[in-house]
Amino acid sequence: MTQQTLSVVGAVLDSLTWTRVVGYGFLLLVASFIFDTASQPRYPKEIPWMGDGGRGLLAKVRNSISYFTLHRTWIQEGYYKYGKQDVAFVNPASISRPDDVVLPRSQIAWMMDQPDAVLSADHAHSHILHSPYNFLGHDLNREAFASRAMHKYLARHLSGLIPGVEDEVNAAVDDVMGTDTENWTKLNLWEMWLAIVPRVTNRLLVGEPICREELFLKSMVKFVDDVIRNSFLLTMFPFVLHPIVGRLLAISNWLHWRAASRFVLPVIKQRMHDMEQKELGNPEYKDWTPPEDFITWDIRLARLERNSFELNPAVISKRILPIEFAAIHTTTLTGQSLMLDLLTTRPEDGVLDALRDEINAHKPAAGHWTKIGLTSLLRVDSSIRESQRLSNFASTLVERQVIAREGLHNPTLSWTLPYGAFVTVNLEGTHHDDELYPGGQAYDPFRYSRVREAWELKSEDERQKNPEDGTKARGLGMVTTSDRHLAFGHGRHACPGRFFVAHELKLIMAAILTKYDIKMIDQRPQPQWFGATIIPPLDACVEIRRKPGTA
Ligand code: HEM
Repeated sequence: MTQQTLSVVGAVLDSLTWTRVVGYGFLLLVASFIFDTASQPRYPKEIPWMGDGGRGLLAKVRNSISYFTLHRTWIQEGYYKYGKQDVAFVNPASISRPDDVVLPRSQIAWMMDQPDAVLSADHAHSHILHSPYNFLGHDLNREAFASRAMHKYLARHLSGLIPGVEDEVNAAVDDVMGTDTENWTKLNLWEMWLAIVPRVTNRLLVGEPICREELFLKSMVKFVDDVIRNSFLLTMFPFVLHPIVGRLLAISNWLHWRAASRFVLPVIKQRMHDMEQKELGNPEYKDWTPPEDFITWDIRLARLERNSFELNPAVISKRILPIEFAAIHTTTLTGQSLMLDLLTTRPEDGVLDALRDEINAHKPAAGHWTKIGLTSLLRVDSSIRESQRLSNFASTLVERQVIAREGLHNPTLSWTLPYGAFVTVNLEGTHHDDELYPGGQAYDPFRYSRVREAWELKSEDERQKNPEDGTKARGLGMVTTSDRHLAFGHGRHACPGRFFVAHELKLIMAAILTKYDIKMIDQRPQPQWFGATIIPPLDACVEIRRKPGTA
């Protein structure tokens, strides 16, 4: 460095005071937000706007702040003001993310028909979850490989997985809820579900014995917590600062992955070796078949596609992470809400006993539950679907982003959305619409099973006369998505885990209801809404006592 440069640097440093540093930092932040807002997609003027009607910088700032408290209100009001008139509207998002275009229900089929190269689920998920940081690498973010593996293999292997999942459910329920048949025990519902779900989910993802390793499970739950925290914090920072802030925030994600990978990496390496030997025809592997879990499916898909990047053990161990994220809190929220909805039904309606009767009637006399047995639990199925309808944990949930450079034209509504626009559905409004769901503000656990049971009771003659009743009844199972039931999304990116969740929740509820007496609750503790999602009532408790003879 020359003498002259040194003296300039010295002069700059001398002039720096804390006030100036803070001032320059603030100016940088403001400039970055202005840059962010200016580079966000501009929506056609004919699409109406919720929130502070204006579209300028100040409106954006005001809306971004109101977003945290008013998002759900805007979505509800927009549903009746625009959605029900078949008009789309813009719902403001938080500051560093483009606003959402919320489609009317009549346009959901059109939305789902759009090719991935035009309207992308992966890009929307990556943007909202800040995937390159949260899921540990831009290279992994090139495609949602783990989702593809789940779509391809989960449903077809599910029947064979039921016995293992049932064993895991029973062991987890015993461990978490206890075996005391004398005394009532108070249990925190959120903690209870959070102690059961990760273990059962990981029976499917990584198999035993890792699914029972405390440290592994803790790392995965903390990892998911970090993704949620980071995604929330990053929306408050301008996009241009994400490469710095995102990397700093994700340090803890890396640490949790490292702790978990000590358990899964040896298993992944061994599985790759075994699968290779089997394929090479090694006679020692004649009778060996790989366990059907996520690890096998991920390796199998990578081998099938000769994808050397995906066949790196470290990459495979990171591919588990987005699935843990997709599975753990979603199922825990659903389980907690389900129990709160069930336990606040009127005791005189005898809902819990009706569920117990159904479970006992279909329970296998010996051995494990089967797919057919679980599918016959129409009332349990209905009580879950109804809870997902009423007690939704997010107000939109299904997000897509326009990635066609020329934008996306809607011929019915006659507008074109620009590249980068976000498109979503009105889950909140649809699920609570009295015209679609009479008495839609109340929990009616057997809303769907009444229709399905009535169909099952019909004679062959009656069925042939009214085949449309059969189509309607078949569309009311908890895994069936539609433009009026969006809890698992809809279309080709609808949740591939829902087939597993249906079995998992039924097995958990069967274990809880048949083994425990549970005290009803007078009033349902309500969640708090924060932006587009809820904060569940984390302190809600129940009192339970083990039934004699079930320990
Ligand atoms: C009650 C629990 C669950 C709920 C409510 C839920 C809900 C959802 C929703 C709303 C989507 C977005 C769908 C869309 O954009 O159309 C989704 C995607 C996904 N879910 Fe689930 N999910 C649950 C459990 C699970 C489980 C247990 C797994 C895996 C074992 C899983 C794996 C996935 C994957 C991989 C995707 C991405 C699919 C894609 O982009 O193609 N989910 N889920």
